[in-house]
Amino acid sequence: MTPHINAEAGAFATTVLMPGDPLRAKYIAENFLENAVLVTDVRNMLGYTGEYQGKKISVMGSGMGIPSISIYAKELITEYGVKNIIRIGSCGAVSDKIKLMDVVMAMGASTDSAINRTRFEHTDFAMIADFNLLRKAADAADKLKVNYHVGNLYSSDLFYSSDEARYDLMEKYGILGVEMEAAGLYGVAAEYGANALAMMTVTDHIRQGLHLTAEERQQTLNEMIKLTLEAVSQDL
Ligand SMILES: O=P(O)(O)O[C@H]1O[C@H](CO)[C@@H](O)[C@H]1O
Ligand SMILES: O=c1cc[nH]c(=O)[nH]1
Repeated sequence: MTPHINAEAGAFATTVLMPGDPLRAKYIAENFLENAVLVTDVRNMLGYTGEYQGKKISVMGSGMGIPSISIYAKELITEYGVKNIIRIGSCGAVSDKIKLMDVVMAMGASTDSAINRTRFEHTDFAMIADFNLLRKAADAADKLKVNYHVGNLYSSDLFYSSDEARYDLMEKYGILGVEMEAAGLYGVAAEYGANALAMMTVTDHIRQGLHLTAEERQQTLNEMIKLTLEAVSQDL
């Protein structure tokens, strides 16, 4: 057990899906996994292990922001032998080319967080997804006919930012979406030798001021969960 996870040794599968919201982890366990059991609940950061098409899979909340996901991802990898972490979250779009309900897969993750510079001797380490996980997710999205984009995401320390010029810059550089954890997850995976992928549904359009309805949010979330489970139920 760790300061933040009270699961027994061996309680997690080698592959863990990580939504930000622990109640989303509960929703996935109850609606998509078979024989799911709660394995950790410290601070109500719920984690479950169950089966999808006969394969052992875990799902656990990460909380919001790079510091939070960094704690859970590190402990899962070093104390529970987790090899693959797939973040499934929500993001805001900054470009007109990206529409609400699209799925965005982070081939790379830019950030305003100092955490990866702190980690990598104050130089820039490129935060990238594991290619095998990314390829499997893209293949599953093709198969399920989900509309998706692959490219660079921006992991922001601030959810509330009034820096419009930064959003202009992101659009110019082809940033597909803004969220708050991917670059941290990729840094932890690189440091401790695991594989990671971050995948988001576009729930907000930051520049256009558009937001999904509760019903649309649920539909697109279900599609992303399904495609992720299809991707990770193959041999990784
Ligand atoms: O929907 P989740 O996975 O929590 O992701 C996004 O939503 C939260 C902000 O509302 C941040 O965690 C951001 O990254
Ligand atoms: O971080 C986030 C997540 C969803 N939508 C946003 O605009 N930002």
